[in-house]
Amino acid sequence: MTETTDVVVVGAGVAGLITARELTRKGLNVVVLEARDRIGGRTWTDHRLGHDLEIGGTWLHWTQPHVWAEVTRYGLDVTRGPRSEETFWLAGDEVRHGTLEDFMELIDPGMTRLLEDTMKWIPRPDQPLKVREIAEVDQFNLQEMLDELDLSVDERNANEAAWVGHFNGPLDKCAYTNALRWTAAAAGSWHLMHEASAIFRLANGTRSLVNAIAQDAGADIRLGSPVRSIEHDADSAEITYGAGETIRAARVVITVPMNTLHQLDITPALPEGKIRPSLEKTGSRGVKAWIRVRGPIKPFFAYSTQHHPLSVVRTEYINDTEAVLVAFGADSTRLDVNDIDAVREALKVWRDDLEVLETTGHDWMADEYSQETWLIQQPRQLTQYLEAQQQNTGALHFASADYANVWPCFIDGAIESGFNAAREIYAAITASAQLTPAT
Ligand SMILES: Cc1cc2nc3c(=O)[nH]c(=O)nc-3n(C[C@H](O)[C@H](O)[C@H](O)COP(=O)(O)OP(=O)(O)OC[C@H]3O[C@@H](n4cnc5c(N)ncnc54)[C@H](O)[C@@H]3O)c2cc1C
Repeated sequence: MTETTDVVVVGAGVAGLITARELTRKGLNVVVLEARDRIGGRTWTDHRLGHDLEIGGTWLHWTQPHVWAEVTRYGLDVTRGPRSEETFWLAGDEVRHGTLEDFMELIDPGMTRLLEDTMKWIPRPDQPLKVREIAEVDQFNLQEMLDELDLSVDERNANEAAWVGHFNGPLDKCAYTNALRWTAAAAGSWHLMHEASAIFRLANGTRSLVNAIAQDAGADIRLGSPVRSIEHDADSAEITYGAGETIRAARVVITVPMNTLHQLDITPALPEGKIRPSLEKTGSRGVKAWIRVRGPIKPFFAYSTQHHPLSVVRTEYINDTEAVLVAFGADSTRLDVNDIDAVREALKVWRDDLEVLETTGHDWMADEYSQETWLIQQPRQLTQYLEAQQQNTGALHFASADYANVWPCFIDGAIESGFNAAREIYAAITASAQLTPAT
C-alpha cells in the first residue's frame, strides 16, 4: 500500500535538511529520502589521517548570511588553519619562494582588472540576472578573460592557479560570470571573496552543523533510500524509492546535484531548462586531496598552474612531528588522490623535501549521487538556465546550492535555497483547499 505524507524531500544534504526543518516547524509531516547511508551530502566530516577532515565542503564566513545565521543559532565554534609562513609559486619551470603577502601582491593587478566591473554587472548578488545585459559577458569563459589581461608568465600562472583553487575545474570550461557572482557577494572585493571562500571552518566539523539541523528538523529521515522515479501532477506526486517502496505527497522537494538530475525518472518529464544543464554538466570537475607529511615543517601555501595535477596546496593541521595538507586540482581524471605515489609526484612541482606518509580524499565526480564537486557554471548556463532551475514544476520544487542566488555552490547557497523551497511549499499547501497541514 502507498504511504502518504505532506512533503517528501529527496536528499539529506544541507538544502534538504533545511527544507525539512522549516516545514516540520510549520507542523507539516516530512519524509526525507536519502540515497546514502549518511546525511550531509557534499559536506562530510570523516575521521582520517588522525583528524576529523572535511572530505567535501569546509569553509564559511560571516559575509555568508544564511550559514552564519545557522552558526549563531546553534552556537557553533569557528576556527582556522595555521597562517602560512612561506609561499611557493611558479614562473615557468622555476619555483619562486616568498611570503603570502608577496603572492597576493603578485595576483592583485590581475584580479583587480579582471573584476573591476563586478558591481556593474551584478549590483545585486541576490538577483544575479537583474542586469539583463549580463548575457553579453556570460558567453565568455574565465580563461579568455584572463588572456585579455596580457599578464606576465609569473602573474598568469599565479592568477590561474588561484582561480583553480576557487573553481575546481579547467578555466576554459568555467564561465567568467561565476567570478563576478562570487566577488559581488563579497561587495566587489576580491580580497574578501578570497577570505570568505577559503579560511574559516567549523571547529567541530560541518558534521556539527548538519547534525544540529537534522535533530532540529525532527523529520523522518530514511537513509539508504535512493529515489528511482517520480510521477507528478499539479496537486501531488508519487515517489518510488529503495527496493520499490512508494510514498505519495502533496509536494516534493528535489535537492539532488545538478549533474545528476537528468538521471531521475520523472513523469511527466521536467522542462528543458532543468534537464539541459544537467546533461551539459558543470564547468567544475576537479579534486580535493588530503595529504599527511612528516614534520616538522613550516606552514606553507603553494600555487602551481592549472595544468598541474595539483594547482593549490596548503597546510591545514600542524604539530611538531607532522602536518596535514589540503590540495586542489582542476581535473579529477588527472590524479587519484588515494594513490600516494601520484600525490607525492604532484607535490614535487614545488618541493621534493616533503615526506608523504598518507593521502586520502573522495572522487566526487565518480560518486553516483553527486557527480560534481561544487557547481561552477559553464558559459551561458547562468543566463540560459538559472531561472528555469529555480522554478517549481507543479508539485515538484527544487532546492540546491547549485541553484542559489547569493553564494551559489556554497553551503550558504544550500541553506538559501532550502529556505526558499520551504516558504513556497508552505504557501502552496496552505493555499490549497484540499490540504490541511497537520498541527
Ligand atoms: C570537495 C568539496 C569542497 C567544497 N568546499 C566548500 C567550501 O569550502 N565551502 C562551501 O561553502 N562549500 C563547499 N563545497 C560545496 C558545498 O559542500 C555544496 O555546495 C553543498 O553542501 C551542497 O548542498 P546541497 O544540499 O545543495 O547538495 P548535496 O549536499 O549534494 O545534497 C544532495 C543529497 O541528495 C542525495 N541524493 C542524490 N541522488 C539521490 C537520489 N536519487 N535519491 C535520494 N537521495 C539522493 C545525495 O546523496 C545528497 O545527500 C564543497 C564541495 C565539495 C564536494
